Amino acid sequence: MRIGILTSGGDCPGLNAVIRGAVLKSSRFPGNEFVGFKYGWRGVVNADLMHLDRQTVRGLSKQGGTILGSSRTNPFEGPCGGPENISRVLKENRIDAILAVGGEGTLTAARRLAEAGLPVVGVPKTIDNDLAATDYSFGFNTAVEIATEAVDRIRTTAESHQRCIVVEVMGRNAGWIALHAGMAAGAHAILIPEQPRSIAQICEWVNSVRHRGRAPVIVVAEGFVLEGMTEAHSHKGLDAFERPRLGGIADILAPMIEAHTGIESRATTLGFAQRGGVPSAYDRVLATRLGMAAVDLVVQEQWGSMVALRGTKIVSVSIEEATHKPKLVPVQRYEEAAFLFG
Ligand SMILES: Nc1ncnc2c1ncn2[C@@H]1O[C@H](COP(=O)(O)OP(=O)(O)OP(=O)(O)O)[C@@H](O)[C@H]1O
Ligand SMILES: O=P(O)(O)OC[C@H]1O[C@](O)(CO)[C@@H](O)[C@@H]1O
Ligand SMILES: [Mg+2]
Repeated sequence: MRIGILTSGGDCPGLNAVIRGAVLKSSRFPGNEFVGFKYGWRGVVNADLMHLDRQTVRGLSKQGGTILGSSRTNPFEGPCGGPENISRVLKENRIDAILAVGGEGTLTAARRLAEAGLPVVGVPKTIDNDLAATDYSFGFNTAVEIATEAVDRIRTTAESHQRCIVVEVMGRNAGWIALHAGMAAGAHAILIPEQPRSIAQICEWVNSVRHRGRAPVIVVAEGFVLEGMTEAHSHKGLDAFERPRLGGIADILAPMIEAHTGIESRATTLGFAQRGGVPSAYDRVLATRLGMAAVDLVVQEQWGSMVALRGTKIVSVSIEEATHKPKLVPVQRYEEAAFLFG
């Protein structure tokens, strides 16, 4: 079998470990060959390929980013897009299956292609951890470790200057990174997209921290909305899929907090530092296992399915199950964390 793998959507620590796991697993099946599509679906529609073998993936599991590159190209658009064109590309390049590694957008595209009869299997990826059908996605653990270390560091400078610091982390629709990093680092409030809060409530937490003689540290996810805001703050234009690029809510909140409480308040946005660099050991293991298991699904011709983590097991689920709605932070998890706020 000749298998083509692609990485699409925002990059994520562990993508290279998936590629290595998949290539090493398939090299155990006689007659198997691997190629990489460069820059996500763009490489599929343009037939932009690179050869992958044991040699190419040597030492790859600890490497950040993706050796294949990524993009937000829509495989259904453009003169070379659509199932018929892609089917022709596969035939011309003797490719028997596509292994698509990506988030909900990439996997939705994979599902639609599988429904159109193409041989596609998915691997879930997102640092935001908001994909349903998998308990955790690789990249999340690394992002939480990075954000936790950053908040720990920010706390000492906040204490030295008796400032309030608002730390912004990633999380477009779901506040998993904020919830976990905020709880791990002992943030005095955590603000997530699923739970709008008023500035009055935030300032109540900030004041109560100050009254105890501490410097308030708040963790906010980029997708958080204040009560009364109709959508998440965005001032950076649109991405390739015409969605607002988020980011900057911490810069909105810090001056509001200062105006309401009189406490000097600053903002720090962690941004892409959460997505770059070496994956944690946990993510290397998870990504490697998912990559290996995805090859099994290809060999079994389970088109339209996806590998997922359930408890400690890697299982097969339908891509439909993973993409029909996002995995948001349940209200109970937020209330549990909120017990520690202020
Ligand atoms: N419903 C859809 N049908 C076809 N293509 C889609 C669909 N939704 C998204 N895509 C394509 O897949 C690309 C990747 O999706 P997206 O940008 O959401 O990244 P992702 O895989 O979800 O990863 P991330 O976690 O970064 O969001 C999009 O830019 C778009 O071109
Ligand atoms: O700036 P980019 O690369 O489009 O990605 C930003 C988005 O990707 C994510 O990191 C992962 O989906 C989101 O939290 C964030 O909104
Ligand atoms: Mg997406």
